[in-house]
Amino acid sequence: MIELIGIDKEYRAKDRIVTALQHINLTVEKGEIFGVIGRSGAGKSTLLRCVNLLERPTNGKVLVGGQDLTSLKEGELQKERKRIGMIFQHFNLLSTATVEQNIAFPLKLSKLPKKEIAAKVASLLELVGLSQHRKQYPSQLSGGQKQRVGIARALASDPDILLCDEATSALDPQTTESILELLKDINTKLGITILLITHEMGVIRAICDRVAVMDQGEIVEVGDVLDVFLKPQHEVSRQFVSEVADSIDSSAFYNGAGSGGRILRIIFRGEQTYEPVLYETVKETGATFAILQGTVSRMKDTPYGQLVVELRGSDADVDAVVGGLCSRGLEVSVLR
Ligand SMILES: Nc1ncnc2c1ncn2[C@@H]1O[C@H](COP(=O)(O)OP(=O)(O)OP(=O)(O)O)[C@@H](O)[C@H]1O
Repeated sequence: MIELIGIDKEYRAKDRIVTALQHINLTVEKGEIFGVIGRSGAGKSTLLRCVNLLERPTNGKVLVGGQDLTSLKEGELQKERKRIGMIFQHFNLLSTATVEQNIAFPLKLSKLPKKEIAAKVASLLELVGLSQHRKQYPSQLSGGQKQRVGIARALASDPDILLCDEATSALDPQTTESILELLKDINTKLGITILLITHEMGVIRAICDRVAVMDQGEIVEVGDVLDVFLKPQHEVSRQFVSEVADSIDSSAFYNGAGSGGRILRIIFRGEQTYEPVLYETVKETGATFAILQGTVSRMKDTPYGQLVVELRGSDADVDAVVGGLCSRGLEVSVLR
């Protein structure tokens, strides 16, 4: 759906050149929710703005639905941009217009008949849960409600893609959750591909299918969210993962723990998370185990669990447990 091929972006500041993006190659599939995470200045906004060419890349191509946007003339580009909606951290609403006027704005520009505009606005208001607020002005709304207006306005031109620029960064945790739920809903109901940028791993975990981690203008890791979360490969990814409360990622922590047995980290995915797999495996041997740390959670809609256990018993029994867990499809790593 979205292909960024060999993208570099340089900004010319007064006395120097800032390289905001380099060697970016990224594909976002149709219908997925794709997250880009990185620290401030990593290049996330620039990357997002390159997708609809609000920023023109210095090098490289941007393909949307197979169409090379970088090769289009301004008029053709305007047309293609209608397929790409965008929402912003600070909502960017017209303060002198009501909720319904804000949503109708892009429709008026496209010169749709009044009746059609009214019907479309009504259905968008319902979708984002703001029908009762249609006559209010942005100053009368909460942050979450303002973002709902932003989302409705972005959806007015029936886009295939929604770009989200730190859409929940100005919101409290509860409102963030409700906006993320709304985005997930929109993705499922309307099949819209969502590309979002954030500096919060919690946002990625709540709704994304895949994630790219950015550092200093480059993508340093890409993968399924669960894979990156459970086995981050890059130091920056590890830092983001460690910020989420229930992450387990410190082998050093277990040195000196327990009674000298073998310490394993076991990863459960999907429905297996709720099965007594460990108990069933250990019971077939003479080994015993002590749980040192554990967590069960959800990544978008997928349950997963992590357990750190110390296995006690003969080498043969302990080997049998490790082999048994692996053959049942669990991921096992020996921490000590
Ligand atoms: N218009 C501009 N002119 C010059 N430099 C810029 C411009 N926009 C961004 N930059 C620089 O490009 C780099 C990447 O910025 P960008 O805003 O894309 O990062 P970001 O990851 O989105 O950060 P943040 O979360 O703080 O917005 C930074 O060094 C930034 O200072």
